[in-house]
Amino acid sequence: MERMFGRPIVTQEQMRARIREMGRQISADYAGKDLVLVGVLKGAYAFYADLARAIRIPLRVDFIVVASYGSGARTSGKVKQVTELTEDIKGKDVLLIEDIVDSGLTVQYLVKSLAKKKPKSIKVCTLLSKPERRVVDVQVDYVGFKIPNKYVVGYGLDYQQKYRNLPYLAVLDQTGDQGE
Ligand SMILES: O=P(O)(O)OC[C@H]1O[C@H](OP(=O)(O)OP(=O)(O)O)[C@H](O)[C@@H]1O
Ligand code: HPA
Ligand SMILES: [Mg+2]
Repeated sequence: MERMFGRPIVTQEQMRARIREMGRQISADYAGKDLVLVGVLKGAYAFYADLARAIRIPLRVDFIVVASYGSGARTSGKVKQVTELTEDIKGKDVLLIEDIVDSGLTVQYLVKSLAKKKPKSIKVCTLLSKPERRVVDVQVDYVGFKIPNKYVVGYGLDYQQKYRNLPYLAVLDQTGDQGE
């Protein structure tokens, strides 16, 4: 396939294999439970669709829209929740599905906010984690890939709303530095 952008740091094949493994693990861990997958849009849409189909137990789907990065490559530090859940998650086993945990602020905000709805459990599953960038300590239960401190795009992740449709993960520019 002709490359649309940049050099893949995680290829389509690596994504496919890892997501299959994650699906297997989650299917085993949640067997017999009342699982609701809560996807964090927009970024998680591609991972969510692939992961949900790799999970082989009954589940419900739901989504929440948040934004904190606006048009830049750095978090504004303020998480804005744009939509509400449509499912009642009280007493259910919620798995929050993220594309990336970077500063950790989005996950921290969402776990606190969803806990108020009294689910039986809440865990966090992310395709990518950038541990070097954490500003808050959050528990992440399932991680697809740990990645270095570079701004990445593709597979759902954007820069100024573009590149989400790349079928692989690429570093944004030659240095990929996010700065401080
Ligand atoms: O750990 P953090 O520093 O909070 O960063 C991670 C969050 O930031 C991105 O969302 P963004 O606000 O860019 O919205 P988007 O999903 O529409 O791209 C990403 O999809 C995560 O939800
Ligand atoms: O590295 C990233 N790329 C795209 N969106 C993001 N949101 C947090 N970190 C990132
Ligand atoms: Mg974004």
